[in-house]
Amino acid sequence: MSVDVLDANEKQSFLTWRRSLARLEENENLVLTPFEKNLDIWRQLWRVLERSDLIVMVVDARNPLFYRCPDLEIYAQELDKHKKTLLLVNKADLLPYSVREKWAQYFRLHEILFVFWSAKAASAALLGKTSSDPQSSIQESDDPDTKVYGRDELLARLQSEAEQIAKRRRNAGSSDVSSTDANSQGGSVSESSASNNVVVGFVGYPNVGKSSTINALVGQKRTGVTSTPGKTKHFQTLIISEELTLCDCPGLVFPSFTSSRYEMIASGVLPIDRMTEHRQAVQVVANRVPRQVIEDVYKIKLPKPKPYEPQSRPPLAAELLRSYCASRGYVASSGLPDETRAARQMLKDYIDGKLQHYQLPPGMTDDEEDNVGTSSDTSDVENTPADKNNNAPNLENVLDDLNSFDMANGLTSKKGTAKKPRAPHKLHKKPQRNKNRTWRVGNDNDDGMPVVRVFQKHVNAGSLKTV
Ligand SMILES: Nc1nc2c(ncn2[C@@H]2O[C@H](COP(=O)(O)OP(=O)(O)OP(=O)(O)O)[C@@H](O)[C@H]2O)c(=O)[nH]1
Repeated sequence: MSVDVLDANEKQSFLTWRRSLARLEENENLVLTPFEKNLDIWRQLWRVLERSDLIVMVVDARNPLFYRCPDLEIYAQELDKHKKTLLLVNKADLLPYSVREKWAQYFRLHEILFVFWSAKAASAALLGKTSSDPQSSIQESDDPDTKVYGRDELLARLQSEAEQIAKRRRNAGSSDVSSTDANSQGGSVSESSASNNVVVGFVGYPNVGKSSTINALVGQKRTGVTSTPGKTKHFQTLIISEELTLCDCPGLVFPSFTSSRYEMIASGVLPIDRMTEHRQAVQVVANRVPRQVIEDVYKIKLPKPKPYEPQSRPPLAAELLRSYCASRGYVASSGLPDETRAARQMLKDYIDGKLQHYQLPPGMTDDEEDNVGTSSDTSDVENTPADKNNNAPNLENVLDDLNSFDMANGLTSKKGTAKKPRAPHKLHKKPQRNKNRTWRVGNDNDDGMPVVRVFQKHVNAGSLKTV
């Protein structure tokens, strides 16, 4: 088809797809997270998928399922049934060995092709250093499922996987119904059909480490690495050898109906600098990183849960932010704690791995729970700990503590909560506050001594009257 026809087709399909998403959202009352809406970025993804034999989906090892997009795997197979997707579980240096074992078990069980990898460790090895990070958990392991691959091992594995795909396609021959179908539908088989060169395409969410991975594999700095998501804008082709070509796609956020916006900020998918609801995003951190780890890393003391609350409840974002501000002296121009600044710093530490945390595969529990932040809970963060608390505190206690809770600032879930019955004390009409701004000075002992009543007046409205 001509360039113009292709362009028009893509625009039309994209529009139809966006409309169907909007309809789903409206009719099914689903909450759709922000996703990539720039057609040019999607085009980059389509081109990368079309030209690649093997698709490498880069995910962050700390929460691989959050970054995995099974729809993309299905789409790749619709283009060409021989294409395969390999999950490259990057940042494996941030996972303890025992957790890698658990994820390996999960991936095997679900027949997911995967490899543990650390772009950081591979880059360090290239420079002749071992990873300088004292917390790095990379241990030697001979088990191909749990070991963290080195650069040469990964290149060899990618090449062999891609070659197998190309071979299967060649064997299927040009009469292969699926390939013919794919071409006639505007899909594509990869470039390697005609040559011995295989193409491996890298896709994934922003900030998962695609560029770092490509840099480590290519052996020199070829793509910009930054902790700001969305840096890579166009795909790049990198020729490793006559047999192997790598293709790096811009990071792109897929639409999702499950993850919350705040989780996306905390996971480094949406830029921290543009966040406005900092408390909700920090609540994700507070839910995931154990209290003790936060206290140790920041050398702060968090307020203990109230006696009537579950003692194991995570800290509230407000408690965390205020303690952090107090310890660092962060004060906004309003004179209040500068929570925005504190939130940005904390989220950055969470994304960079300074605040250690990881998710476990669904249904699995941790043996090393005391050591680092762990959670198998992928619940929506808008449900704050207070919402989940079944042992509801009694009303008196709540009233006593109202000062330490900030209900107005999003700590309670706004959506879906039934309107609470009015507290009995609120049914009584409050006595009107005395508008007469006067106060008594001294003697409340009723001992017959004179009492002075002071009237507050504007400075230039005459002298104070005493009675
Ligand atoms: N600890 C650790 N950090 C890593 C690793 N790989 C990448 N990072 C960090 O993750 C951040 C994002 O890395 P990039 O390579 O820029 O991510 P990207 O996926 O290319 O991002 P976009 O350009 O937005 O698509 C950077 O701060 C890296 O230093 C790793 O293996 N371990």
